[in-house]
Amino acid sequence: MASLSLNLSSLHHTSTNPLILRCTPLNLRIPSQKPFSIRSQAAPVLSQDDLKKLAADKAVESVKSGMILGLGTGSTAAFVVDKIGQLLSTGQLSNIVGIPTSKRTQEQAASLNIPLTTLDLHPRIDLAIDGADEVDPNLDLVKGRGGALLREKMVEAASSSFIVVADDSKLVSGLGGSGLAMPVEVVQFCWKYNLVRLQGLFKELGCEAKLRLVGDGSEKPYVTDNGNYIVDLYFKNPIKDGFGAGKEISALEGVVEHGLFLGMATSVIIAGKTGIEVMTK
Ligand SMILES: O=C(CO)[C@H](O)[C@H](O)COP(=O)(O)O
Repeated sequence: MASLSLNLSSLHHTSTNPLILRCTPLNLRIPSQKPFSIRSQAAPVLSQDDLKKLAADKAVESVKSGMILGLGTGSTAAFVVDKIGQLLSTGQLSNIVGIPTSKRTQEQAASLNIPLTTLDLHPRIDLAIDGADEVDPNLDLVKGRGGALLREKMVEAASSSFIVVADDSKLVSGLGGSGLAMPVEVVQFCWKYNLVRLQGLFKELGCEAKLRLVGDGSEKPYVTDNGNYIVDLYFKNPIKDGFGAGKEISALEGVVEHGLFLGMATSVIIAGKTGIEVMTK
């Protein structure tokens, strides 16, 4: 929290000089008196990261000792993993086993000494917590802008509960409506063939399909943890029938998975400037 600091020994007041206040950050101190501070009464301005952390902390309240957890991927999910690591290290949680949805999350969890396992060994997960790119009023989602959609979908589909954590910028009235990418993971073999077919599926929605590259200005394709490419679909208009769209995408040979997560979230925790909203089906 910001505090204003005044060093009153530096006040100069003469008949000719105006009163000069010199302010230095922190430690407001009057010589030979107890330190005190003046705190701003204005509501703190929360950054997007603050909001993500608020949502993450709220979701972690649902984590109980002994659970098998699906650990999501992305900047919001990273706050969840941090918090779980912290609660384990202080003994407030114990006997947790996590199943990470990406190599990134695996590394983060390992660095926090969160015990890890696999779906092979634990095919039923108690609770998964993950971020999302879009959340619609039915709690249907677009996920995978972080590139981890395949493992996320496998882990979250195997979870009894799936809590989504997001800031309010992720709310949309219809999926595909943010104008940002809806990812589709495809095999590398003849990716262009599938890019053209994907774009063709959604011609009437003004869809533009682009191969995801490693970074701006790069010509190197982004490769997922599973060794595949990603074709990002950009829609001018929202998708009307998500289930129909998902079926059509999945029917294309060479498509591995798509970023429509429909009917999967059991609740969504949205943090906004006015507080936290928990949406449940
Ligand atoms: O689906 C994802 C990764 O594949 C992420 O959960 C999604 O992209 C949201 O990320 P962030 O919390 O960084 O906004």
